[in-house]
Amino acid sequence: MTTHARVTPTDDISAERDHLTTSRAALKAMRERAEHLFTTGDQVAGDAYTAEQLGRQMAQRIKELSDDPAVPLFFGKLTMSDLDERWHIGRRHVTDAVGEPLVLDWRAPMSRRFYQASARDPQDVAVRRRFGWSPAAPGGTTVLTSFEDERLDAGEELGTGSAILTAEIERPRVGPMRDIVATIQPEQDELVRAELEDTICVQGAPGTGKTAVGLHRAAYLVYLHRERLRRAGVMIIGPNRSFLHYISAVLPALGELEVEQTTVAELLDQLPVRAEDGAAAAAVKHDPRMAQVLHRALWSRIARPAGPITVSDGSYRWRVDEGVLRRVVDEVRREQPPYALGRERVRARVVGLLQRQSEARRGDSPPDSWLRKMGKVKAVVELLDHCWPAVTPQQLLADLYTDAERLREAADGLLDEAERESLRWVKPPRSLRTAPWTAADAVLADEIAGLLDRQPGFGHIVIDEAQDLSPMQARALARRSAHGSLTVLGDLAQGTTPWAARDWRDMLGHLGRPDGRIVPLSTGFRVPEAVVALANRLLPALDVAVPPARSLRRDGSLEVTESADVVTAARAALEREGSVGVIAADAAVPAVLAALREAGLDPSELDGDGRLTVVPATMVKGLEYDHVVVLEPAAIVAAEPRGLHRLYVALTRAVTSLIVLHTDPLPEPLRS
Ligand SMILES: Nc1ncnc2c1ncn2[C@@H]1O[C@H](COP(=O)(O)OP(=O)(O)OP(=O)(O)O)[C@@H](O)[C@H]1O
Repeated sequence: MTTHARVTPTDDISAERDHLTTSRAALKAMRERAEHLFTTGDQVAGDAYTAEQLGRQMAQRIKELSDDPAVPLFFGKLTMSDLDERWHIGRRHVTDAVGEPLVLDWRAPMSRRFYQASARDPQDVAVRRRFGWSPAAPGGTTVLTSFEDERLDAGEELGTGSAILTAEIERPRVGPMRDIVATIQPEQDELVRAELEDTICVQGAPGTGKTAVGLHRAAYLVYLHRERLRRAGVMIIGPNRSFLHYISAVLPALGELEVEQTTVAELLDQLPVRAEDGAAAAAVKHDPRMAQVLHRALWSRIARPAGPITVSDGSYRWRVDEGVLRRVVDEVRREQPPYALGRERVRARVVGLLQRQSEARRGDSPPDSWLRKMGKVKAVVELLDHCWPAVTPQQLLADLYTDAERLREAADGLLDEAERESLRWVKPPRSLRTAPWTAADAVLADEIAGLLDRQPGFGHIVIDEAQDLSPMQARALARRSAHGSLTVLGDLAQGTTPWAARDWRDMLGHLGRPDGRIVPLSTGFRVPEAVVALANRLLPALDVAVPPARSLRRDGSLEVTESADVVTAARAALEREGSVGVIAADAAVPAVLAALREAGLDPSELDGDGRLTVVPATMVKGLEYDHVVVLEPAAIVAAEPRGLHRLYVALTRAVTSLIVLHTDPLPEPLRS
């Protein structure tokens, strides 16, 4: 394999710049056409609803066609073996006035070769060209400065030796996360382009591009199945709002504006969270046994009819015998509908029995209004309230937390006495509204809602940091993807919740996809090798079977210093290019902020846009900074039961340099 890039001949670059000018003009023309259609659209649409739909789609289309001069319109080019065929690859399709493509969308089938062709398997590609662009100043324009060719037909291939890939990976990380379309690697591309029906689970060390892969897969699927997924929806689930803020620009940059992003907590909205669980209660509530407890608790509410019912409709009296009613209830129970639907089914069947009697006596069918009235008469409602009582998620939970006998019955053989006791409300609340609901209760209430009724779902869900989901949270996502598929992303070594997964197969089971494909990613694009080596020393202590990370980055620096002088460390980092993140145990954050402010620095708290950010260790998952200062590792470890995992996360956030400051002894695995 040869690993040299060809020089950039000036005549070629000017031809490429001409192509850029032509493509920009064509994109402008496409946008103008769309705007023209938009302004005339209300004259062609038949009715108000169609006009509104059309209007919305066109407004969306215009947005998609906007041209950001800071973002390169194309980043690659394929010259096919048949040299007449040349394709520029970019973030979206651009066609000329007669519909001939000037730039191919990176998601088009043809573009796949840009990512997958190799010297061994050139796939009819003679030359793969990558373009280099100057970074645009804020509000400025990016300029095409260079390109790099691989003559695949002559056995030339740069692979990860590409200077353009290296420059992309090593560029300073200021601001939100960016897309990686120009440099998606073959193993990542396989995942991005997995079929919509496929659930995939990516186990990847820090910085291997899991988040990037998930976001690009969402964009790819929406492109390929636009109508279907527009109806069904695509959802990205992240660990917290700061993370979602960090990744929020990626999909819009790829022209995808309709993909929603949220956290599990925000998705589960059955009750207002106003309290926190103790460790014991939280452990029980997130345990998958609770699914059975709740199922039993709900279905045990069904009772046998206590006698016949007699109903009068004003003219006649009708009677349904106890045995008949019993058969109706038994039959519906055997059909196992969602619980709330079951109640309605019993009602409908009892009314059906009354209807048949009425028909026999009167000789014709009673009107609909009669049927509706019969469904609501006192005797029928009393029967339902006795045999199949309506219940809300909050009521069911409150009953379990306050009625020891009910809980004992529902949890018989599942929870021991101490576990049941941990669930009890010490002081029964005055009302359900003001009850001390916790985040775990919201998960349980959602489980109950899922037993009561069918829940709407999504066509595809991308779950990031999935190792942290509890089995019960995973079930909530499984319910929302019953007719869709999942991209599950995570790293068992970064699991920090008490219920964090230790095995992906188990997690996939809870997510309702026991056969999902588990794929490893092991090449790191973020963390320099020296830093990875330090973090890898923690792995044996983390008790999870994951392959150690391998870094593409030979640059970067690591310093471990016995000092508490965060001000000097931050100041030195600020003298270099890029973002600076100071990561400290949560409790230490206010003091660190105060010290930095007192020294005249201008630190922002999380979500701020400044160059220097102070981040609590529990919020740093998924984020990255050019220069990271990790303060007092022992304090980060001591702050929580899975503190070593948290430290592993903190140590793997650096793109260029990591400084570890400590005055307490380092945690054992880090001592040299
Ligand atoms: N093919 C690529 N080309 C260029 N940059 C890449 C590529 N893949 C990943 N990166 C960059 O590497 C960094 C890490 O990627 P990402 O955050 O997706 O990794 P991750 O596996 O989710 O990490 P973590 O587990 O630490 O959250 C990001 O800055 C991303 O843009």
